[in-house]
Amino acid sequence: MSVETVMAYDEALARFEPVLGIETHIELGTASKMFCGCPTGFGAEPNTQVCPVCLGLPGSLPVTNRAAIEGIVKIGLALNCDIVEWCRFARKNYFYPDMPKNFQISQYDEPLCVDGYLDVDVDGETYRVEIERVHMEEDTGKSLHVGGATGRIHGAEYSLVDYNRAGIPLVEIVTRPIVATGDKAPFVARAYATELRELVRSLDVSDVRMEQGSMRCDVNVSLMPRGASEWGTRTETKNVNSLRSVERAVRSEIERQAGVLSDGGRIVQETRHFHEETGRTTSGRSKEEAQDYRYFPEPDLVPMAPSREWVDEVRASLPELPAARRRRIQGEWGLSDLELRDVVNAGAVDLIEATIAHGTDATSARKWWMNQLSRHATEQGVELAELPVTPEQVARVQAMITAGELNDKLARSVFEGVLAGEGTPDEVVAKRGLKVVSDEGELASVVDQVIAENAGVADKVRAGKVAAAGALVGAVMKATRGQADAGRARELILEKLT
Ligand SMILES: Nc1ncnc2c1ncn2[C@@H]1O[C@H](COP(=O)(O)OP(=O)(O)OP(=O)(O)O)[C@@H](O)[C@H]1O
Ligand SMILES: [Mg+2]
Ligand SMILES: [Mg+2]
Repeated sequence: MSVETVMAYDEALARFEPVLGIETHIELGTASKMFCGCPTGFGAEPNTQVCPVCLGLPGSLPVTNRAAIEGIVKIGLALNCDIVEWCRFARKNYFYPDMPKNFQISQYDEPLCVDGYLDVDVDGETYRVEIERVHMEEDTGKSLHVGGATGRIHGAEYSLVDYNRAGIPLVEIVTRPIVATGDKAPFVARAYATELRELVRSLDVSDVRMEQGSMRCDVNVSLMPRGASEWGTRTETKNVNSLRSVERAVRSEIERQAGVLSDGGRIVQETRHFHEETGRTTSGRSKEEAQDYRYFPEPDLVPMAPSREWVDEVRASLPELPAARRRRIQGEWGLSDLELRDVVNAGAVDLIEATIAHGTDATSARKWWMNQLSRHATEQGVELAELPVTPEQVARVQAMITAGELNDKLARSVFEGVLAGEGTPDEVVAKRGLKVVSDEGELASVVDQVIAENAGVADKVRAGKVAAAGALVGAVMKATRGQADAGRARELILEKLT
């Protein structure tokens, strides 16, 4: 294999304009497969979720899964697509061991959803990614290559095939070429994948887990010299199974293709594989002689003709979509763009919203989730939602603060206890003996004691230097291990000295 020179990113972008295209496969979370009744659960014993239909045994007949069609129509509508009035499935013929039937039921020139778009934000700018098509197909099985030299997939000693995944409903979402992104191309690609994942997740039709393969992106990239009008040849990078990898794959292909082109080489239309460890892509299968899939209309299935009434019903059933929801909470919670982005990136929106639903004001709810709890989640390397604390508990702690039973410092201690598994907020308060000392008699005697012990400071306050009272409040807080009501302590001190 010849060594390719890679051009530095900035130089590559100064000389070439990138064009992107993203194909995304999403496995729908239906209970049964696309054309048979087999279950779809992830992680079952290999080849235990199969039947004659998904194994393609002679004489078996597929039947379309209605829930899957509803799922894809939801995705299409959420992406602002038109839902066609009539379309068919098509057979895509090719031979690969992970495909038991030797053909895949897909859609070819008659996709179910067409002409949509998804707006994405990068650094405060909005890019409209146009969607060419959203079509329905079925997933393939999975090959496991065993033995042989490391890294030599096809040099393996033998391969095992698991057909549990074969026939799971798969939606393919294809963008039109994305142009004019300039040096933002990798970020636009990532923002698109992120937004698409959020969108599909909000529809509750897939768990869209990239690490488990229920969402997979193929990233197409080509370069053309700046000022040119004709697009270059694209490569298609597979295996991109995290949002970060989408960004890195685009960047890496821009750097590699720029290097090849500047050396007088040409880009070969091929699939490439992305490697997490190196952040680079390597050559896969050439697509120069476009593979002949011998597509033809699937003879064993009736065409799909979704009625307009049904499509309208599905449209009416759509939940609030992520972009609209972000706009709404930004207004309701009074957030700046930056604060909104932080809340979204922290995965805190649902948690804050649920906390508010339990009676907490937006500012306090956001404060707890975004400060102490976010820090703790980061330290533990877990998602915020995975912490052993519920929105209801956060609301309870805030209610105790509002009632004057806790101050912020004590509340932090309550959360520490809850996170450490010491029980509910009320249990932690009881066990740790946490409560604001607001009993007037008790507080007054502490104040007297502090004044006696700090006669010099007390004299200054008596002489009119009110600012000096802060030191006395501090002493009161120290004497009560942070449990005094600081505001009331200050009032008492000033009453006694002035
Ligand atoms: N010159 C180009 N540079 C970058 N992207 C391109 C270019 N031309 C087309 N694309 C994009 O590449 C993607 C091609 O996906 P599409 O599913 O249409 O075809 P495919 O990859 O050949 O087929 P398959 O689904 O079998 O992989 C689309 O997102 C398209 O917008
Ligand atoms: Mg495709
Ligand atoms: Mg493709």
